[in-house]
Amino acid sequence: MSNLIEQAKKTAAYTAVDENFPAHAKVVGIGSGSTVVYVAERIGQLANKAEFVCIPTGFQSKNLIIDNGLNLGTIEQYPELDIAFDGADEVDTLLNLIKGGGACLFQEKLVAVASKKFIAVADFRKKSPQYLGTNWTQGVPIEVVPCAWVKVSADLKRMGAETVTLREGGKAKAGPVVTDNNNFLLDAHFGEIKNVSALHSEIKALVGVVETGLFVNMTDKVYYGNEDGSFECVQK
Ligand SMILES: O=C[C@H](O)[C@H](O)[C@H](O)COP(=O)(O)O
Repeated sequence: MSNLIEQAKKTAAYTAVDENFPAHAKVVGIGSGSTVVYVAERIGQLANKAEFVCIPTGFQSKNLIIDNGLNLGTIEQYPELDIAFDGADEVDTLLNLIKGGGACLFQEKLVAVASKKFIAVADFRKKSPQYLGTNWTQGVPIEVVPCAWVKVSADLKRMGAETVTLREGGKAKAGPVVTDNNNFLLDAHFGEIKNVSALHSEIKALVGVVETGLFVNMTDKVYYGNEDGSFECVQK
């Protein structure tokens, strides 16, 4: 099973790069997670890789850019990108995403909104039958300022969250996961999310919330790698 999933991720990532990488791209966003590893690998194989700069979405992504021999830039230097590729934790039928399972949502969203085109890559398990919150039930990742986590947790419960959990490091770290921006993460499960935009806005309005892992109406295309080795591209 795990080999099939890895193959599906690679198929999605390689196809997404092959079908979308702009011939004269100058600035390219590289997301985070295990699927984007294959995106960076494929981009690293391009003959013209010296001609564009890549913008990371966090620590892992920065290392992927360096390890694949790509030019590294910052979002401060290049606030307008030609294209960005990133993974997803769940995708609904309107191409809204849940992201942040790997704790990278804020910089990912910054890069996504700064890009002319945003392409998501995922394996078949990420495709929701309809609504977000169906397959990804550990909750919507929400980045919060550390001292606000208790207050925001209570606010989220009042808003109807079934569960709210402070993300902890488990065996790897006693205590909370700290993001690349030195914040904490809450995972809030709201069941099936019928109005993604409204939920995002309501959470974002809470004092202490930096960003939510709901990517609303940002994605141009999603490439899914399937179990049988084929791929599916869904676009608006
Ligand atoms: O914080 C992590 C990111 O949002 C990832 O892009 C997301 O979790 C998907 O990761 P993966 O490709 O490993 O499933």
